[in-house]
Amino acid sequence: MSVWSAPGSGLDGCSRVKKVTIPSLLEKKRLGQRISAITAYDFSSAKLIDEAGLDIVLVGDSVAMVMQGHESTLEVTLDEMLVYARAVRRGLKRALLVVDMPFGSYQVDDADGIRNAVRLVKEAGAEAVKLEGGITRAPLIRRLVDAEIPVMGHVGLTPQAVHRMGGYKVQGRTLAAVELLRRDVQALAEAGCFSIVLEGVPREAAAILTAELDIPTIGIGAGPDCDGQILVWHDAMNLTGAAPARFVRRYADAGKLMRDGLVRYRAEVEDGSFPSDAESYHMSGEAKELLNLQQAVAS
Ligand SMILES: Nc1nc(=O)c2c([nH]1)NC[C@@H]1CN(c3ccc(C(=O)N[C@@H](CCC(=O)O)C(=O)O)cc3)CN21
Ligand SMILES: CC(C)C(=O)C(=O)O
Ligand SMILES: [Mg+2]
Repeated sequence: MSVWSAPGSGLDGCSRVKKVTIPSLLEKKRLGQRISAITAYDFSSAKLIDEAGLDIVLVGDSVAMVMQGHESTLEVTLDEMLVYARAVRRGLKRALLVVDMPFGSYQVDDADGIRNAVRLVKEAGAEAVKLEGGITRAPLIRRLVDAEIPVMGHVGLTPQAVHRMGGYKVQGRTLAAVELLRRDVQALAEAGCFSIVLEGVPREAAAILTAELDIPTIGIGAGPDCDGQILVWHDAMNLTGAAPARFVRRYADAGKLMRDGLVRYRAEVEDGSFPSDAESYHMSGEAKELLNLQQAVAS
């Protein structure tokens, strides 16, 4: 029995919990083992993900779209991210918690970016933060890493740049664009990122960048040659309703399960078959007898 499975040695009394850490993720890349990641925005989903043994849980700024119903990720605030991240934190024992820095929380100046990243660590228990952008973010990332805050980079299709890109468009289709991506990921690695998300880039480009980096790449719409993969929870579980992008695979049809359940619930409320007697509370036998007597007298 290893120290990790000895009763009482686990986190919060749970045995066989070997915490995912930044060094353990770097080791995975070195050993050629792939890294699994998914987004989460609440306690119950986070708990399911942790129990399923995924490596990384990201509280993504995609929360603005899938949880809040906004048209883009630009609207969610740092204070809102903190609320979601704290809920997710309570659901995790093993997975590494990464939290997205939302739009506006690191673009004003570096001091502001550091203050806001510190809040994600201190107030939500983030083990790392993620921010979008390439070489222009390198100075801030260096300062965050100096402040002991691990940083995950994010290049390619960066949703916070939706207006500059003119939509959610695949990036790096031309050789010139791949050269820019290469320059960006090298700058991020040199600045001290422990990992980089490659989003919406051709698989050939992602394969080259992944081979050139010592730190793991986590792909979304970046093909199978990244060191890991990430999906948005609502996409993977089919909770969106909308037609999925090309890179999405449905791992469950929770949307259908929920819709069917709701239709049946409504029908059973309307026809009176819910709740049953067994789903109801009862008075004590003595009280019921007295009640019957009272009713007999009254009638
Ligand atoms: N539910 C959800 N899933 C995501 O993966 C996600 C979000 N929301 N919100 C933030 C960003 C936006 N993302 C998106 C959104 C749309 C496409 C899309 O429509 N892509 C086109 C390809 C366009 C091209 O060829 O340039 C596609 O057909 O897949 C891609 C990424 C990824 N992120
Ligand atoms: C899709 C991942 C990489 C993300 O940034 C998000 O969910 O916000
Ligand atoms: Mg994001």
